[in-house]
Amino acid sequence: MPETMLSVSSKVLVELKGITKSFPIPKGALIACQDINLVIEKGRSVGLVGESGSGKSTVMRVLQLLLPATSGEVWMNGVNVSRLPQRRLKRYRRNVQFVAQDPFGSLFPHYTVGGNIAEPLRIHQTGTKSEQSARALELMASVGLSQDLYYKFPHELSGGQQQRVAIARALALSPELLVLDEAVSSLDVSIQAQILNLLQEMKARMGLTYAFISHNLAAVRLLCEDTVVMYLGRIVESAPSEVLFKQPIHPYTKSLIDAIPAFVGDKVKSLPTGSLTKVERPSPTHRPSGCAYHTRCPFATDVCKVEEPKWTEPLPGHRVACHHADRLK
Ligand SMILES: Nc1ncnc2c1ncn2[C@@H]1O[C@H](COP(=O)(O)OP(=O)(O)OP(=O)(O)O)[C@@H](O)[C@H]1O
Repeated sequence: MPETMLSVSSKVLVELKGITKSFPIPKGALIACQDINLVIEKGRSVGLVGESGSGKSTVMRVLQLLLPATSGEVWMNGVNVSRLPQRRLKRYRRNVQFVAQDPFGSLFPHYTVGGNIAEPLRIHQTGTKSEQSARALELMASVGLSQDLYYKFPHELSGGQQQRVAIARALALSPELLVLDEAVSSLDVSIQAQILNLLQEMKARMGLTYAFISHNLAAVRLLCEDTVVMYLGRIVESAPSEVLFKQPIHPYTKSLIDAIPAFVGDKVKSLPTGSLTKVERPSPTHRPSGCAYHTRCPFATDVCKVEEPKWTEPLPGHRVACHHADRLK
């Protein structure tokens, strides 16, 4: 029975069971993520954090069935969707929608705003043409876009407006899960705040659940009920966000949280001081033995170099893989 991150209940929307994904490389295989067990409950958005290359996007691409897992299963609403033939995946694909980092790149440049938003309705043959247009207008209103923009083209919009169009399009088929991969990071800081506020407000209004990948931990804390921390392809800690940000246990999580700049007004008060800045990140092709974080961890002892840490659950729902969890909590 695999270890499962976060508590499992009847409200489970998506579950990843033991997902491993490796890519062939000239000298063997690169394991982008390994033995990922993750539960996303309805109405409990999950934030996936970790440095670049830790495997967050790979996990989410497997979740969306855009990449086949090397091993493991993806379940949604109690069905093992990784075993379904393509023709039976239509419902899953409708139900899990994606918002990318670069809104302009993700929109069709030769389609109007209305055309872009209505595109999924056309593909899934949902409603008549006029019903699709009416739905596009309704979605524009729900993401705060003025109806005057309906016939504009993406290049005529600001970055924030483009991202609102991308979000409206992702919502067209009323998905239950929205995967957001760095969905605000390419925008100006003030626009990021507006889009984050919109996402937060839509969550409450539409009962949406997000799987949110971000380097912006403050945004994860704001939007996500649960947070999962990845390091070199593995989950190292997961907990309700309120708990994780107040009482992180894994030294890696602590470093990530330390690295959030503190602001006073719009001025940075303190610069990152975490150990992450001091030691180079190992490559996933040369994964360190034992606890992979030991090469950078200020608390590492001999056992960390040779033995993989086991999962412990210091508090219900707060799980961590660290040999020294007891003394670090
Ligand atoms: N198609 C691929 N072929 C080979 N290696 C890949 C492929 N896709 C991802 N990788 C590798 O897998 C590892 C995990 O990548 P991934 O993009 O999932 O990380 P990430 O945490 O999402 O990073 P970022 O925050 O930069 O997006 C990286 O070492 C990456 O180079």
